[in-house]
Amino acid sequence: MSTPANIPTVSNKRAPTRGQGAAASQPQQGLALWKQLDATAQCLQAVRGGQSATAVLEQVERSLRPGVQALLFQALRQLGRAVALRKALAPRNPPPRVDNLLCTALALAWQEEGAPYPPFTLVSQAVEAAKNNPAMRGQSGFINACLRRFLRERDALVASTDKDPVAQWNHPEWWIRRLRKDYPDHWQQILQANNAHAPMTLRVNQQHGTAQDYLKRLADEAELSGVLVGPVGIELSQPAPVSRLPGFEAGDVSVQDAAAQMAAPLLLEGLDTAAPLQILDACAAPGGKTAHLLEMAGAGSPVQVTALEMDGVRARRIGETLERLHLKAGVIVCDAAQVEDWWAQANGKAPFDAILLDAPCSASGIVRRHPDVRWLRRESDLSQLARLQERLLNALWPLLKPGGRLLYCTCSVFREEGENQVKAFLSRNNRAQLLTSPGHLMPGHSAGGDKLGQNATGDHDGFYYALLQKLAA
Ligand SMILES: C[S@@+](CC[C@H](N)C(=O)[O-])C[C@H]1O[C@@H](n2cnc3c(N)ncnc32)[C@H](O)[C@@H]1O
Repeated sequence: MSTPANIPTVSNKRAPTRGQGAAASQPQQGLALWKQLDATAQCLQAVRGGQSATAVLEQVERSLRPGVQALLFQALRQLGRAVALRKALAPRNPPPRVDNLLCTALALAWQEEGAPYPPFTLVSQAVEAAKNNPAMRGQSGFINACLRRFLRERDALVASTDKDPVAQWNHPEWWIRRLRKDYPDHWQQILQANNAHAPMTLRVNQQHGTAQDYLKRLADEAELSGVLVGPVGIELSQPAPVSRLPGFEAGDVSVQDAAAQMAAPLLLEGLDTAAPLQILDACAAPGGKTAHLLEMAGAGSPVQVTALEMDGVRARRIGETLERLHLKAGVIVCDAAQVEDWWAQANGKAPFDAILLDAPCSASGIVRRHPDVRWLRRESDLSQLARLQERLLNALWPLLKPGGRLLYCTCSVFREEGENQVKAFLSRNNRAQLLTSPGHLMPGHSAGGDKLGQNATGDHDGFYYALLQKLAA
């Protein structure tokens, strides 16, 4: 495709900031920016209408997708500010198509530093997008007037929105209120961390080699660098497509956040993996933690893992994960809480030595990677999710052997899905004992300093871990 000389293309783009997306945010030569802004605005409209960014991006023309993903993620990280600015510029709600183009341009342009293109370029290209779209052509003069005023009066307009907490923190009001209540001393840091870019972290398959050796392979074979995080993790200095990772297809390495890499060691620590242990991974797709458990157990180990997953489509991803890593588990598509449906098939109704319950949750700990999550969730989702977590805990606990351990975790930072859930469980079960556990881990650096286990830099997702042991009757 040829591009007219006066239309900026992604090759004019500023250098991406640290950690910006993986392969998906690489510049796309020769693609007109207005087209990408138009597609980004359409995606933003769909996300604000309740669809996940992942699903929406799948519908974007393949050639536009990487650039649109980078722009959409940035727009979602600045959506609170953009909506406040749009209201200041146009107090009466414009049609959704126009609103979302304005919000896209404002989200990307309001901060000079960090804008993917110079603000005047974003403005002129947003106007171009309106002129080229029959659904908005008639409004292009209005869009032009709003955005030119924004360029002229930017500082005053931004200052006028500063008192609005949604504009200031780019999270919904209820989310900010919850975090303030849960973490009176740290809520601002958590919100700030949520708007940063997450690093790309690898888990080295310890069956194939050490993390130290893989770090060297990264440098020698792929010109990539990183630092060791935890016993088998490597945080890359820059994200890279998995196709660039040496031995990825052969199962030498997987992509997994540093906090998620804590699950398998926490559950297995102190267990004899040379014995024929029965382990249940109750909510398993896409299988990251299932695979880590099996990698730790080792080749030829008699440990058996049953992986349950309610969503049949997601369950297929467990199979793909295990196949690439040459690992085996019994995968069953079922509702883990409906024990009678799967227990006999899993292990003939024998009790389990260890259970991993990586429960469905708000995903409030991974908003750095999924910036749409904060705008998709409703406050009422939290109590519904907490009830689901409680149902799963209650259903699975009786299946644990006396002396066995259950690791409860969520990628949530809200206490309702972590500490409060476990406190309530302990108060109902006098045979449950809380072992030394990490508790709530915050996104970015862990509250306790820079360390997350051995060698860790602590730049991880938000997570909650509670390790429970069943006392003898
Ligand atoms: C947090 S994800 C699990 C991530 C996984 N442990 C990993 O490390 O790759 C939670 C999963 O639980 C599944 N799920 C939700 N409710 C379930 C239920 N009642 N029974 C089984 N799986 C369930 C969801 O479909 C989702 O795939």
